[in-house]
Formats: sequence, C-alpha cells, structure tokens
Amino acid sequence: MSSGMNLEEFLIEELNENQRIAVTSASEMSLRIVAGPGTGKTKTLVARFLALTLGNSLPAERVLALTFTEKATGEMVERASQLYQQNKLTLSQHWISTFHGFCLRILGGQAETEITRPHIMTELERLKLRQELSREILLLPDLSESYPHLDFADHPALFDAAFLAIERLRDSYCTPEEILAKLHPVGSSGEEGYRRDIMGFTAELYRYYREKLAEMARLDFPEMVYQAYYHLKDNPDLCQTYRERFHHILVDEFQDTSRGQLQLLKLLSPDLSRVTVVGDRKQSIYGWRNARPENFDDPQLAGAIQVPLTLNYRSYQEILDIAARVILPLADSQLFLPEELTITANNKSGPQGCVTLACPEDSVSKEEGLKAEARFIASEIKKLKETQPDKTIALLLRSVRIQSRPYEEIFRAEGIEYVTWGAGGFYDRQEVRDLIAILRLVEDPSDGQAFYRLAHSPLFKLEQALLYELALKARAVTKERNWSFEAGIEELAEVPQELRELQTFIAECRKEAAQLTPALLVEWILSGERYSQYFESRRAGERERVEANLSKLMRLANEFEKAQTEAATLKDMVEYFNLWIEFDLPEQEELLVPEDPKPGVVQVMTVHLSKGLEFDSVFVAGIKPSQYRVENRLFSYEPDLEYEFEGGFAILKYQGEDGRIEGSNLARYKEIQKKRWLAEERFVYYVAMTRAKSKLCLTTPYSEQVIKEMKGRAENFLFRELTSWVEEKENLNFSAITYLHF
Ligand SMILES: Nc1ncnc2c1ncn2[C@@H]1O[C@H](COP(=O)(O)OP(=O)(O)OP(=O)(O)O)[C@@H](O)[C@H]1O
Repeated sequence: MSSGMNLEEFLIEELNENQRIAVTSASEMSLRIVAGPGTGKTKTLVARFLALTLGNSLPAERVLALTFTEKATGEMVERASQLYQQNKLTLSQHWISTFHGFCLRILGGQAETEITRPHIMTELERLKLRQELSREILLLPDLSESYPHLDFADHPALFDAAFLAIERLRDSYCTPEEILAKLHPVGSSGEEGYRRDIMGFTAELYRYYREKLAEMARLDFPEMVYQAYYHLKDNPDLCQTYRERFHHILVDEFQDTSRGQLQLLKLLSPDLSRVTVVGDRKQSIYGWRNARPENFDDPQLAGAIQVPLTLNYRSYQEILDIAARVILPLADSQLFLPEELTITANNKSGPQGCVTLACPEDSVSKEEGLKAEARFIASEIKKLKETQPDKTIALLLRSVRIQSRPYEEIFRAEGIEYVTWGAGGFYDRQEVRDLIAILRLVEDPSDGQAFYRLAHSPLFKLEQALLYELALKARAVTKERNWSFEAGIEELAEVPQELRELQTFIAECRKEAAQLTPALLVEWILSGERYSQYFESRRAGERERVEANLSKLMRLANEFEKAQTEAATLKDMVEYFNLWIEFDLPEQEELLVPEDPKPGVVQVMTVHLSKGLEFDSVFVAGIKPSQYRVENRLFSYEPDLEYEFEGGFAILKYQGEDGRIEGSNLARYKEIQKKRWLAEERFVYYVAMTRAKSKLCLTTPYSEQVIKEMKGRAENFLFRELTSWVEEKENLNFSAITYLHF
C-alpha cells in the first residue's frame, strides 16, 4: 500500500503496542479504550481515525469523531490533515467535531458545509434569560393558587432548583408533559403536596423556558443536544441515513459524556456495535455538569474490546505513584477497576525531590500558615526560575476566586510573573473594572459611578474630597437628575491638572469612539500614552499581570464583536461587560481557552481548567480537609435514582407552617451526594497531580499541630494521608519524594 506508507510508518514508529492494537482493530468492532493520564489518548484516537479511513480506504466522512472542546477538535483535525497530506490526499469532508458542533450540523440541515447557524446563547445570555423569566413568572396573578405549597418569598432557591432540574430533564429527553403525567392526584397535602407543586412548577417553567427560546430563535447548549436528538428520533428516514453514513463513531473523553449524549450516540449506533470510546474514569471531575462516567459500563459496551493504555509519556514514576495513592481508596467502589491504577512512566524514576510535600512548622499558627505557605511556594518558584528558566510552571487551586489572593500577593511583591486564568472574579480585578469604567463614561457622560471609579483609579489618582466638591458643583449647575461630574469642572475655583487630563482623555476617547468599532476603541485606549505611563508605573510582577488581564479583556472585546450578527455598538459592549459583572460564571468555566503557557510565567488556575494540559512543574497548593457541605437546595431531579425518589424528584427541604422542614429524601440524598462528592474531590487532585511532568509540589497551610487540633474535621485530609504514606515509604528509601516543613 504505497499511498499508505506514511500511515504504516506512523503506526509502527509512533505507537506502542496497546495503542497499535486499539488503532488497528477491525472497523466492525467496538472498542473501549480505558486510558490513564498522559498515555496518548488523543494520539490513539487520531491514529484510529487514520487507520479506519486511510488504512481501510473508507472516505473520511464515514467516520464520526466527537470531542468535548474546540481545542481537541482542532488538534485532531490538524494531526489528521498532516497525515493525509503526507499521503498526497486532502482531508476536506470530515465529521470531526465537538458534540455540540455535531448537533448543530444535524439541525442546520442537509448541507454539510453550509450550515445555517442559529444564534447560540452565551452562558451569560442564558443566565440573563433565566433572571428575566423568573421575574415574569413571579408576576403571574394566580401563581400562589396554582402552587399552594410553594413559598414564593424564597423564590431564588426555588428557581435555582427548578432550573437545575430543567437541565437534567432536557438531558434525559423528558418533556414537560411527561413530568405532568407523573403527578399525584389533586388534593394531596404536606410533603406530597409540595412534591406535586414542585413537579408542576418545574414542568411549567420548563415549557415556558423552551417557548421563550423558540420565540427568540435562540439555542442554548443543552437545547442543541435535545433538539438534535428529537430531530433524528422524529425523522426515522433521516436517522437511518446517518446510521448508514457513519461506519464507525469515535468518542473522546467518554467519562465526560452525559446521559443525553449517550442516548444520542445510541440513536446513531443502536447497539453501540461500531464505536470506539476513549477516556479515563479516574479523571471524572464534571459530575456537576451532568457527566456520567457510568456510561463506560453501559451494557451495550459489554462486548467491546477492552484496550488499556497504561504507559505514561508525561511524568516520572513517583508523580504517578503518589497520584495513584490519592484515588486508591476508591478502587473498590466500582468507579474504576483496580488495574486502572497501575500506570507506568516511560520516563522511569525521577531525581531526588521530584515530588515534594510541604507544610508549616508546628510553631506556625493557623493564621500565619497561609502566608508561610505562599512564601515557601514563591521561594521554590524563584529557585526553579533561576535554574530552569525555560520550564513551564503552574499553580493549581481548587478555587482561584477564594484561594488565589495570598499567592498572587507574594508573587507581586517578589516580582514573579504570573497569569491567572478562569472566569470567576476576572471582572472584579481593579484594572479590568477601570477600563470598563472608561468605556461606560465614554458611552454615557452621566455615568457618575464610572467617573468616580476612573477619577479615583491609579490612572488619574484624584482625591475623594475633590470629587465630592465636583459632584456638588455639577449638581448645582445642571439641576437635572442626569447630571454629570464633567459639568462641574468649569465651576471649580481651581482645576487640578489630573482632572484636566481626565477631561481631555475622555473627550479624545469619545472622538475615537465615533469612528472606531468598540473593540478597536479598547485597543486604541490600551496603546495610548496614558496606559503606557500606567504600565510603566506598575511594579515588576504586577505589570505583567495587569497587562495580561487587560489584553484578555481586549481579546474578549474582539470575540464579542465577532459574535455579533450586526455591527456592535459601544453601548452593546458596555452592556455585555456589565452582564459579566452582574452574573459571575462558575470559576471552572474559562472565558477564553488558556493560551499555551509561557516558560517562567506562573499559570494560576483551577484544577478543572488544567485538565488536558501539562506543565514541567506543578504546585498544588492550599490543600485542606475535604468537607462535604449539604447544599441549601430545596429539591433535586435525579434521573438515575427514580427508584429511590418518586418521579426522580428528591425532596430536600420545604416551607412548612412553622418554618423550613427537612424533606424525607434529605438523609438519603446527602448520603449519595457525599459519596459522589468525596470521590470527585479525589479525582480532582488526581487530575491536578498528573499534570506535572518533572516536578510536583503539594502544600498545605496547616501544620501537623493544627491538624491534630482539628481532630475529626481532618478526616478527609489528603495531605495527611499522603504524608503517612511517604513516611512509611521512606523506610524503603523512597528518595525521590521529600516531605519537609517551612
Ligand atoms: N507512543 C508514544 N510514544 C511517544 N510519545 C507518546 C506516545 N503516545 C503519546 N505520546 C505523548 O504523550 C504525551 C501525552 O499524550 P496526550 O496528551 O495525548 O495524553 P492524554 O492521554 O490525553 O493525557 P491526559 O488525559 O492526562 O490529558 C504527548 O506529548 C504525546 O505526544
């Protein structure tokens, strides 16, 4: 096979034995590739795509490949295209895409390349729509009569629970009518009455929400999958066409698929007979997004060939060993098979100190522990940067919003360059809010809040007393409700130079705004004199962070502009940024895909964002005992637990005559949730630790003494589990792992 020469070379030279088995298995067979971190999942999946198409002379469009992120899709297309080119072929028609891209393509219709793209709502628009709908529903006159057991005074909790249930109902393809059909007869009281009402209310809100989406001609992400599913189900001929078209289906990150995504897959391949699923159950950290790692155990995959990938090309063995220790207690819990724990490092053993565990000395108090930990990390990073300046470094945290401050402060003080990723809290950063204040003021001169913020910012540094005087003068002179600070400037006995500069700056911005698009205006502002002075006046370390945040804002402005169907106005953009400030996204969501890490610049991010990435050195900081807290939720729809909870609705709390009553399902729900939550917590640390290539440092702000004093509360404390393990291992001369105190 001369044209396949390069493919063969690729299969022989670039793959290990198990990868090759997976790749070259017959296209009529189903495969379940259970792979550990860093074992080359993407590489194997691309190779299987190539073996199925180039190797088997199957046209590329007859293999459907589904991924979870645009980034993964891009990588797959790029790697496959390269091999096609080497075989003097072009990969033009293909079905490599994200799940959502695939659904859109089905919905977009028949044309394979020209997709009529419906308007897809951003996460923010979705939150805003929810808020608007909640307000509208609360205005309905007969709400309390229709649902007498619901407490509309506590409406945020009610709507939160109902919207979450709606997500899961859509993912189960359950219609509002199906919920209504499960309702108890009229006249029930107490908890049964409450159950009846929440189910009825959820069904009504669900129908209302979907009607609204249709009216606005919008789709949100769950709706895309829902509609694609029903589109195929309701059009058997069309469904049959797709079944025949796809000779084989490849699915990446299978542990992250939801119930609904599996159902969709089954529509395309009813007995899952020609599919290859790849994933790692030990990296299941998206339960909160309805990911269902149990999909791996679907009975229809029972006959699939099981191919384990256990040779890791990323980390030293000690890094893999300590990561495996974190999830060892779960090995008997059917979440993964015990043999999946064994991952072998291709790089073999690491040098001394390639894994470090560190906690404060006993003399360090609980209050001082956090500072001591941050200082230790900063000093380790400084040493690393001196000895290995070209290496990448990450600081991984459970929550950037809650935990990052002490580390960021010390990085700034020590002049350590860093970038913080993650949606949560981005719009709270001072420099970000200051720039948004400029845009707001350019757009609306009467925006006093924006004027005040800007005048007071490090860009102009005006005194509060002056601003107060200015406000009084401005109000007196304009005598209108919509007065602007600027109107008072000429009334001042003496106008300070900074105030004049602010006035001129805003006037210039307004002039530019008249001829530039909003994103170009942002670029113009940031490249101007005022900002270069501002950047120069920042301390080393801080400057890079401020620049990185502002350039991120500029990229967001560009993305916003690109996504608009009509020319975006400055007002639109200001509204968009204001929305961000109002609804902060879960911090695991990133506004933009993290860029490839720059060597020497510490990448601060949540573990969730780090999934799929790798760094030379990884610091997993702020490790604390894992404490499961019961969410303050009123009810929860649990599609997998219909046999436990009537209609799948678990009643957790509700408003009785004498205040809040615990629902009868609360205890059982807590028991199930706690187990899930604690398991996911271990998986999160497993993901974090396996990002490290050559150095892993695990730190906690708690000294051994503080931990002792915590007694029972330190029950689920990974750090302590790991140090005990290391101490045992030390007898065995386990020198690459070091345990020290700072
Ligand atoms: N057979 C192989 N020979 C050499 N290097 C390999 C081989 N297979 C994979 N690799 C390399 O191993 C590294 C990790 O691969 P990849 O990123 O695909 O892992 P992964 O399984 O997706 O990891 P994770 O689940 O942790 O994100 C990559 O740099 C890849 O090129």
